[in-house]
Amino acid sequence: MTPVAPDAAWNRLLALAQRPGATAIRSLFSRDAARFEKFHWQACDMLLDLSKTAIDDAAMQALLGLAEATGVMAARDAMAAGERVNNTEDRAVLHMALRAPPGAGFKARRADGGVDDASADVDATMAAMERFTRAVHAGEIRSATGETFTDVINIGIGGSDLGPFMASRAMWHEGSPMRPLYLANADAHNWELIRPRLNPGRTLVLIASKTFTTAETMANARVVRGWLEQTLGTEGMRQHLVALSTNHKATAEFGVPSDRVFGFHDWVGGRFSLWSAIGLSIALGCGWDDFIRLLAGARAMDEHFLSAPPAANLPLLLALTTVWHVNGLGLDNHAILPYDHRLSRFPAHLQQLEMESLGKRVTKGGLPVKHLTGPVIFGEPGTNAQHSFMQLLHQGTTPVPADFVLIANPSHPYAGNHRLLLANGLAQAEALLRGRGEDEVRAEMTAAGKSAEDVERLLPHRVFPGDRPSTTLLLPRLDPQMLGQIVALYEHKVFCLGVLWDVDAFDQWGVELGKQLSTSILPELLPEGRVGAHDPSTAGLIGQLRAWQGLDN
Ligand SMILES: O=P(O)(O)OC[C@H]1O[C@H](O)[C@H](O)[C@@H](O)[C@@H]1O
Repeated sequence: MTPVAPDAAWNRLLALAQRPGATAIRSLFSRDAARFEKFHWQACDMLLDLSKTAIDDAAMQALLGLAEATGVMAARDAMAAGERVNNTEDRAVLHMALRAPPGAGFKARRADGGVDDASADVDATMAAMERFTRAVHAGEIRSATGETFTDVINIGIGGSDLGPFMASRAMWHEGSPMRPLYLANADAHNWELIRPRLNPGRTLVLIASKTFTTAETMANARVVRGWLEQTLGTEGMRQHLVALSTNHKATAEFGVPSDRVFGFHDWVGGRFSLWSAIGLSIALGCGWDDFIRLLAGARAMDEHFLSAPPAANLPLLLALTTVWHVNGLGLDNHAILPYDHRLSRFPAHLQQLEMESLGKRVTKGGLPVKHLTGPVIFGEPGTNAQHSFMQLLHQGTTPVPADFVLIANPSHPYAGNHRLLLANGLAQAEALLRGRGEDEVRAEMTAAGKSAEDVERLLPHRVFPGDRPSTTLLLPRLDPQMLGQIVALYEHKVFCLGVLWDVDAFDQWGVELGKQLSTSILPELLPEGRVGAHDPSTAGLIGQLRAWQGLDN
């Protein structure tokens, strides 16, 4: 293929998406009997089916042409080589180093041009985490009351909560060594829900914060530290504290003993950090060996991403499908539908991963983007989703592309339930594709004895347009290894989209303004505070809050 400029590749793609009938998926199946064969891929241990989208051979060629024109694979290699690809924060991006085998030799490029041995640091932290986890499980590290630790609470938010929470939910089972709990929300009602289930004498407290300055996490950490101190005293409380952070000065000031601090580096983004020290709650809750299996799964996907050709590279194919939907067809919502209850936090994790990474409106060079970027991500596990928002996907005005995740073999013995689950997942995707036309509805209603008048009145409501796109990810089972694979699949998908859209997928400046404004509002909510200079709406709301709190204004 002759190399083309990105603009030309974009134009070619957009022209194809505007062809008459470009959204007709059913006709693609009727025209091409081998469509499923052509548009599904098997790699690592999974099957990715893109055949229920409107991408045809020409569109796929154009999408791959765009990947080539924008240099996705070269950018991937630069990331793996430790180049500072997070350009607005001037940092390398090396979450792949976290799950590589010992001595993998990942290097991080420093600002002064030198290189740091990223793998050596990872190996040392992993060894310390393993020693700690095994010692806690063996009862060699005990609580201040001399008891074994049975519960571990992770206090963190964003990437320091969503990834570990999602993974623990997916991996934990009855035989797991400890009970992992997660406290994220600054709203102390969250703590009030968790506290009655905990005995301070048996609870290990992890404070997970890359920066160790996040207001919500520090507020919760102070509350929980106070709860420990009340029963265990100051010295006893310290024996229950662990910090997962890059900020050693702040962890010491908070009172965490230095041998209980597990670190990582600025080349680990928060939403990519579950593989780092931030994942300690997974290891403690689910066992060290399963944590290693999780990492090995992610590594398998890394190897696939680093070596598979573009036309068979699963993360790139998923990213290109999103480009087709968002940019080609203007569909900027995206549903994540895991048909496995253990993946119930997976949509929430992807929400941060994708929306914080790709919710950008300027290019890496600071110019306005020419195309739509990150779609709105939402989701719920099937079958629950079917009984809430799937109506809109089937009959709403605009199609919403959906990712179905189906698991062949469950880890429970209830075969009947599992068949019901799978039948529903398959049926939803089939219904979105095939729809139900007027003739079919008319015949069904007439056969059910409806009057001609009723048939005509209800017909429009009962028709399904069909041709609504979905992708399916089929897995043989959900174990830690498979979980690692699918999480890494989406991480690399996000990376590819960052390159395709030319945005920095690793910064998150958009969270800063709200944080700043909240610190100026905070004193206005003190009893002695006063409503400050705000827009009339904010000022009015603060005034009413103060009035309802019985505070003078
Ligand atoms: O781990 P921390 O430093 O406490 O950060 C927690 C989270 O808060 C920030 O505001 C970012 O939006 C997230 O990307 C980050 O994961």
